[in-house]
Amino acid sequence: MKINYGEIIAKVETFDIRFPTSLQQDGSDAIHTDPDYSVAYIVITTKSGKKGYGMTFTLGRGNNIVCCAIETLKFILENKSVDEIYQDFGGFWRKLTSEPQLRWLGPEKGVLHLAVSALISSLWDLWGRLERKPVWKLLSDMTPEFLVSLIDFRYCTDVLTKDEAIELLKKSSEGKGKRERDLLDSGYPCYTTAAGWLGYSDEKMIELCKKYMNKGFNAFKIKIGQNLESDIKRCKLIREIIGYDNVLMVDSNQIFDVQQAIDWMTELKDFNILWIEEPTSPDDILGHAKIAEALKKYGIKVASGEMICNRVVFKQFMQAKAFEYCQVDSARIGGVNELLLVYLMARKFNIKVCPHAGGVGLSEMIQHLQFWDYVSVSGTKEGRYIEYVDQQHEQFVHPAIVNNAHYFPKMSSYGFNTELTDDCVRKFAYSNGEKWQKLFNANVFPRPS
Ligand SMILES: C[C@H](O)[C@@H](O)CC(=O)C(=O)O
Ligand SMILES: [Mg+2]
Repeated sequence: MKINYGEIIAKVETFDIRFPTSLQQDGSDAIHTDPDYSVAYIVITTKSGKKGYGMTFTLGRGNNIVCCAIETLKFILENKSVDEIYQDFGGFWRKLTSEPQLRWLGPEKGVLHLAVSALISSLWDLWGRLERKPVWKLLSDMTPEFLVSLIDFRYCTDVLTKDEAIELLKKSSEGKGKRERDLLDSGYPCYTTAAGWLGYSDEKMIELCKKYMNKGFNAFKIKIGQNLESDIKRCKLIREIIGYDNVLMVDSNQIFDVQQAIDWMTELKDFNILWIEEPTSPDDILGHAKIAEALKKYGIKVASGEMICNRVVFKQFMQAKAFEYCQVDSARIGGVNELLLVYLMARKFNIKVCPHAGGVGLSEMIQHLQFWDYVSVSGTKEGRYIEYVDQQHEQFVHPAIVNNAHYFPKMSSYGFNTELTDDCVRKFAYSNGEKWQKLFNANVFPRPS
């Protein structure tokens, strides 16, 4: 691929953007009971004025910490030639994740990796804009050899080598054109979590289920895990509304011990549940495997990934058959470069990727990887969905497009769909944004000291 843009990164700016979603209990689950959906938002500007936008998703108070980490890491991008970055993006990614003093805080996990993810997404957004392509198309048009050069395979070569990855991509290249046309015409299926937040009343859940059924959705996820009696009641209620032809998933957001997850799900076995998501700690690979094995007889599968911290842990989940559905998140691991490897390993292990998108900007970003996967890697949409929640899409200059329960790519949205509107930044920047000032003045939220 020809890389000759002649751009130098002049500055990297960071913004702490928060939305007061806890007021309506939007996004609430068994563990995150008052989430204020937030993004650590980055704007990179080149010396000639070209821009790239990046972000990672967090909740409220945690956002400030990620913004500080980005500020500390950004020196690696500033004054750097973008040609040098893109010519050896795999090497640059390793440099960013292996910074000799900061690495001690991870490595490749937690706050630091969230910061890496935001920085990397801004570089992909800039690249797409420079190439005048959406990122999924930029990826799909790369040769297997070039694409694989973007990935740091360290710690994963025991399951997938560069050469194997190239072979795998070559094998999948047959029919790419046809799949690309199909994607543009028919889109990519999604399910919704928007009706099932734990803090919603039964009435609200029912009303929202009906709304999303009318919009064409046939797969619904609800939150469980605080009270078994209430979970049974909600499963009954939702099945009365959606019937047994539609798909139901449940998500417990890591609340259970291993045996508790098995026992709890056994009580819900008659509701024909496709998956139990995050039944226990995201670090407990063998615990997940035990739950998966125990629930097999009820046809309940295990899904996990939104808090799996990096490619190494994904690798082990796959090796241990600890999940059937891989729910990688666009902004928790180290951005597109690391995501590519997770998708390639999933292809090798024949595991379905149904990515996490319950947050801000996660739909906008992950759709690119899922589109690329369909066109260039797995070659199928069978049994796969992208998550969809109706949250803050209006804050984006190019929001994800969802019609009739399908995501649709738009060829003219160049980059990674990560640019927020100026209006959004003005209103929701924490703590000086207009919206926050109003909430402090009305004593709805305490003014930070
Ligand atoms: C705190 C978030 O809303 C979380 O509950 C999202 C999630 O688990 C999902 O979308 O899945
Ligand atoms: Mg979840």
